[in-house]
Amino acid sequence: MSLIELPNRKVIYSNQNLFSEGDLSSIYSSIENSLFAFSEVYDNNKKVFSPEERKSLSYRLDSLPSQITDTIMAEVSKLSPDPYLKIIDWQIIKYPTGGYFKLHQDKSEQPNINNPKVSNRCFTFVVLLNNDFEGGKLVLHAELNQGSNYCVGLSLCKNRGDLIIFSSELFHEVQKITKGTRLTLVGWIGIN
Ligand SMILES: O=C(O)CCC(=O)C(=O)O
Ligand SMILES: [Fe+2]
Repeated sequence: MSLIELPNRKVIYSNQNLFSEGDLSSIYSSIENSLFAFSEVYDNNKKVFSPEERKSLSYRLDSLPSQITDTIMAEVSKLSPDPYLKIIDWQIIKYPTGGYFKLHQDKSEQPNINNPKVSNRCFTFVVLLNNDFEGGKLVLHAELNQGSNYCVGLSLCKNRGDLIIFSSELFHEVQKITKGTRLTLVGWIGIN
């Protein structure tokens, strides 16, 4: 378990090996019947398909197993005592070989007028669902000191079942997958 506290109340928290095989297979089985779409990005508050920015598939799940959401929220409560925080959105993301997600924020300083769910984001969580791929590092670019000193290359989500939670304003990227397919459960915690 590790907690990195950054300026402006931003945090990066990780807990390795949090999810059991049973937990992970409950997620896998929910993917089987769900629809996938080519992943989109926000450009000026509008959702657009932009393969230069992002190459992956997103699976829209209606719900998550309660053992998964309970475990995630128990971890969130270690970061913030706010009783109104909850999981407001989630998806499974699949990155085939050659897939990536370039440097971005999940919430920017400007409010997203088209999708208030985005502006309501406080934390992003990522659960790594598999290990049998190469490349595909989730890298957080943590600003340590008023824009001048960046700690680049912080890679904390490495093994199947690892959970990472970070402030949604932090810049991050998923580097190119060079072999195999990378699968993650990604979601956002906020106040609705
Ligand atoms: O797949 C990941 O590890 C992160 C995905 C991501 O950054 C996002 O969906 O905003
Ligand atoms: Fe992201």
